[in-house]
Amino acid sequence: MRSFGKKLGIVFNDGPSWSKTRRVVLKYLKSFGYNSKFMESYIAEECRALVKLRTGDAGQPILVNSMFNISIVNILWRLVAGKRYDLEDRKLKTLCDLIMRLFRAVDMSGGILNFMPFVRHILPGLSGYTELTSIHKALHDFLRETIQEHQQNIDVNNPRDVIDAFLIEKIECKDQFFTDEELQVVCLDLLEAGMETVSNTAVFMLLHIVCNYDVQRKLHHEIDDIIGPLRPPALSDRTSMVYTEAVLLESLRISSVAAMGIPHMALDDARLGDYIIPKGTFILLAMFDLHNSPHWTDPDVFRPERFITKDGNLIQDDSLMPFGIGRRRCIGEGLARSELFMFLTHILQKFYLKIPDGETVPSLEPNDGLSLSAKPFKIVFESRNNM
Ligand code: HEM
Repeated sequence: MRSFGKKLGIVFNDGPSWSKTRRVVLKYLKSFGYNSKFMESYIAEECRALVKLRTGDAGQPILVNSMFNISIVNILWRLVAGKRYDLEDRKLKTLCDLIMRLFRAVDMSGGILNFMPFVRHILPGLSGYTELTSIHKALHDFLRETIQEHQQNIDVNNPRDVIDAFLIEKIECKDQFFTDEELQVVCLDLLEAGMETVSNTAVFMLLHIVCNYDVQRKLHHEIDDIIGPLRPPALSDRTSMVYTEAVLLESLRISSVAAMGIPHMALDDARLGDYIIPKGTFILLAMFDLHNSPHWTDPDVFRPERFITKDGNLIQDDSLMPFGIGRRRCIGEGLARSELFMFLTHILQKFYLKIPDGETVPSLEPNDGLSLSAKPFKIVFESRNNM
């Protein structure tokens, strides 16, 4: 439905076509700065813009659920489409809202449409088919326009971004793999997989911090100690900031936004303990359950200290796998971890986070969907007067 009736892109693909697309996309992302100093500078620029925006409305209650969306798209889009949007850009806001709606409309099982596709002919509205089709049409229109803009002023000797690199490969090597449809679905995969997941995790992180005064106090303390009030936070600070890193791990664990990972399929009959899993079985990962199981002793409590040893070192617990495991592991892990660290440190360096006066403590219960999200809530960003 989202890929022209074909197996294209990375996320919902398999076999040789998946492995080639994944390899090519990673190669292009790296050649345009993925996981390099360039990427850090793009993230830092977005953090500065976000802090400026919050400084402008400091002291007022702000609905935070979509506050990271455009910043996150901007960072990814610099590599993919060589473009950045203003944080108040209406067109991009609408696009981000569409992705959020899409992520609420179904869960990772694909819902009724996945198991009884014929229902779309009988109950197109009630089954969600109409909604899903119209959202995908709008997303594809945006991507088609972006790709066409690239085609109009491409310089084959100077690729500017992933889209250019893909188009040049299509022109030069005449490989049937490099079609416009393939490129469009790759862009859709990156946009969908890369925005909601990071955004929702960042929002859950703020939620737990605003609800846990002690966590916030310790974060401020570490930021003041290692970075100070004026120097912009940098990714190189991560190694010295054990408590902040533990807050990130605890946020990834407790929120587990990719609650069921991405659907897998048994390529052959397989045995798992006493069970036979027949070839072709559709398999989801119980990631949320794994991260909220008794293994963690008090899984409902937001306690970053669980990731810190008595000697003050970070614990890498193998039961924490928010980005999946194995050959289909998330390709955005490095970017996501860097974004979360930079958002957190930039914001807390400058602000106290408070629940608005007269409002009750926000709900920690997630909304279901393709990725889990927090219920709407507001935060007051109060300046620490250290700018
Ligand atoms: C906190 C943020 C993120 C979380 C929790 C997350 C989680 C995941 C998980 C659980 C999977 C499935 C792994 C598996 O099936 O074993 C996945 C796959 C994927 N993620 Fe992420 N992700 C995040 C951010 C990103 C970002 C920023 C990007 C964009 C660059 C991205 C792109 C992808 C892609 C393309 C796949 C499919 C990989 C494949 O099938 O080969 N993700 N992610």
